[in-house]
Amino acid sequence: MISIRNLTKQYESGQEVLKQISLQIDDGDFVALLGVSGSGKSTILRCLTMQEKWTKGQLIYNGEDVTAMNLLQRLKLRTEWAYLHEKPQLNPNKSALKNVLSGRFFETPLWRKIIGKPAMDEHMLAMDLLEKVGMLDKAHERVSKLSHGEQQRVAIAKALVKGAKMIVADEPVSGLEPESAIQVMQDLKHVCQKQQVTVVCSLHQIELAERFATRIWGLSQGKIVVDIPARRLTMREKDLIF
Ligand SMILES: Nc1ncnc2c1ncn2[C@@H]1O[C@H](COP(=O)(O)OP(=O)(O)OP(=O)(O)O)[C@@H](O)[C@H]1O
Repeated sequence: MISIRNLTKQYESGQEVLKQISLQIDDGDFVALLGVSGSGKSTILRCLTMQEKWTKGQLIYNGEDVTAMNLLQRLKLRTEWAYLHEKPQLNPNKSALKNVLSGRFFETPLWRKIIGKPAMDEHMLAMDLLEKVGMLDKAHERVSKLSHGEQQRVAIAKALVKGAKMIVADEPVSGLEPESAIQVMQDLKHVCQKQQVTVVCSLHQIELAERFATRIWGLSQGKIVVDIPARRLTMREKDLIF
């Protein structure tokens, strides 16, 4: 379980983007974060993964205060979550499989890195995960030859191979055709349900949030204005967010 307590974020420019936000994420939740452009969605997600310094507040992860941890403790904890960018962060010149395996960089012994041959069990795991995101047939395809949506699905498999318990995704379906967007959302939903991975993602599309998430957060002017179990939003809730 994760608790965000009184998160306030002020950038050096003086702009207070997040104002005393308190939220809770239960294990296995699929949270969709909605808000207009510039409302602070990416800032919340970066704070949640400690990529951004908190001005005030506490992040409690399974009973431990992450905001009070030293750098080493935080680095250790960072293996528990993965961050998916709007544009998948993959090596375009390597195959989908090699990209997924690179997610195990820190667990792979140096000699294996040098000879470039993964252990059999790691290979099987990566192939298994590629199958789960419907990319098994493209495992040996170079990433540069994959579509944006396919790359995002490879990025999900890479997040899982490192054993992430939470995937935080910043607009993972931005710029995708509706069909690809649905596939990526289905993959995230699938890993959330079958792999017990918690998912938090920002979205612009209300209908995707309503269809795939278990919880919806709405952000407006630095505050959470909606925090509900996922369902169709009322006109009032939409007005509050947008
Ligand atoms: N590093 C930064 N330094 C100063 N201000 C920033 C920084 N990053 C973001 N901001 C400001 O914080 C506000 C929120 O930005 P953020 O990127 O979190 O919004 P967003 O809701 O994710 O937007 P979008 O939907 O367009 O991606 C914006 O006004 C932005 O200009």
